[in-house]
Amino acid sequence: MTDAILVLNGGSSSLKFAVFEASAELTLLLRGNVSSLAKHPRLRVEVAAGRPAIERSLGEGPIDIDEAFATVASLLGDRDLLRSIDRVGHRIVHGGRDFTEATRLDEHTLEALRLLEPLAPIHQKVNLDIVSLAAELLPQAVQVGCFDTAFHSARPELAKIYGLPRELTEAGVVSYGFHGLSYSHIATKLRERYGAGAGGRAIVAHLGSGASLCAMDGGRSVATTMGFSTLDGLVMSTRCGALDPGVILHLLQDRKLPADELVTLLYERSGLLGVSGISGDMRTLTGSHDPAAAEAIDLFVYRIGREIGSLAAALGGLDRLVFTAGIGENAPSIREKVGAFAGWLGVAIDKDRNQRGDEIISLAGSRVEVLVVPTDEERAVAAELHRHSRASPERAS
Ligand SMILES: Nc1ncnc2c1ncn2[C@@H]1O[C@H](COP(=O)(O)OP(=O)(O)O)[C@@H](O)[C@H]1O
Ligand SMILES: CC(=O)OP(=O)(O)O
Ligand SMILES: [Mg+2]
Repeated sequence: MTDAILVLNGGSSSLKFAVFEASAELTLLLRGNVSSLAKHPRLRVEVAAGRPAIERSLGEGPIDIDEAFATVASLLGDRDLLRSIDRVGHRIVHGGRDFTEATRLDEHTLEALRLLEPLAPIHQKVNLDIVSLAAELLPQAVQVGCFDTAFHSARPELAKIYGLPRELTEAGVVSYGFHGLSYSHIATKLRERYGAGAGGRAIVAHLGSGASLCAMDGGRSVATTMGFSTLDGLVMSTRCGALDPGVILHLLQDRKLPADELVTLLYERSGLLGVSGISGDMRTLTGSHDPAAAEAIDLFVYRIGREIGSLAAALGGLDRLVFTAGIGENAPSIREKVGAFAGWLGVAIDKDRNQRGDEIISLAGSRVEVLVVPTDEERAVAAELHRHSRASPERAS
């Protein structure tokens, strides 16, 4: 059997996995996810290598990441894939200042990455726990990390620094940006479609559980809404998004909120969940008639609309708007509302194309072309491993 690359993408509520043949085409051999770890976990396996799709319940839950990983491991065993995997690529959310390309994960690099856990509390630890589990399961395979922050590392300095004393900037208190593997995949798709110019000045809206926007010029990130941590920018499923730092001071000083409760409040009890009081899941909110659900959706859209204006300013104009990730790919009503908000920029969405979820959903006369492009973080990781192992075989292969 040919060598294969296993990609693992672990989050707070899911573990996504994919196996690719280690060739230039990166043929997909298997793909799936274990989702809703907290309640009613499910295993979903997509059609791959001629086998039918599977979807099954894993009980009432909750299950932890070890159990989710064991489910994936037994599936890989059943499909006789374990022996052929010689590299495991991990999506690691935070790479800090030092990790800006695919990097072999060993004692030394893992120790440095652990220091970043407080900057991505609902992601980084899970990501690193998965590295240990994968190393135990596949001792023969090399473990390689690919970072959400890397795609944004070449942004102009002004897009990265905060108005803080210089010593803090020098200590790394700067904007890093996230969802970079998703943006890298979209940039590849734009390059395939428009060539090296990658469609000019584009804003990509990654709207999933975590959500951010990226301003790309010629397929490169020039600005993004997430910053130092995964809290910044848009209102998300359970995260607050951009907040006046005075609110944090008030909670700490006047309300005497302990730091760990503050972390839970801002990362897990805010956003769509906090505003609606119902759910952080957009599908639930779009299906609800409760006015609080409508207000949460309106706030989600309002903040996206305002940030589109800000990123269009950073780009000096706008040629393309791209929707991606769970909400961006599957919720026409949200795309329609965002499109209407950005009408002043020359965005005009075609109702029928939008309902069908066509690749291009703008009207023929729209000054800004609007697209829906499915993201694929797992393929972005596999592509990075493949590129990197050819460029420097001693580091990533
Ligand atoms: N048809 C749909 N309508 C509205 N929202 C949807 C739909 N399908 C998926 N979503 C939303 O997409 C979000 C999850 O996106 P996803 O990119 O899978 O997130 P993550 O990878 O961060 O867990 C959830 O809020 C979910 O409700
Ligand atoms: C960085 C981040 O927020 O990731 P996710 O959307 O997968 O939660
Ligand atoms: Mg995601």
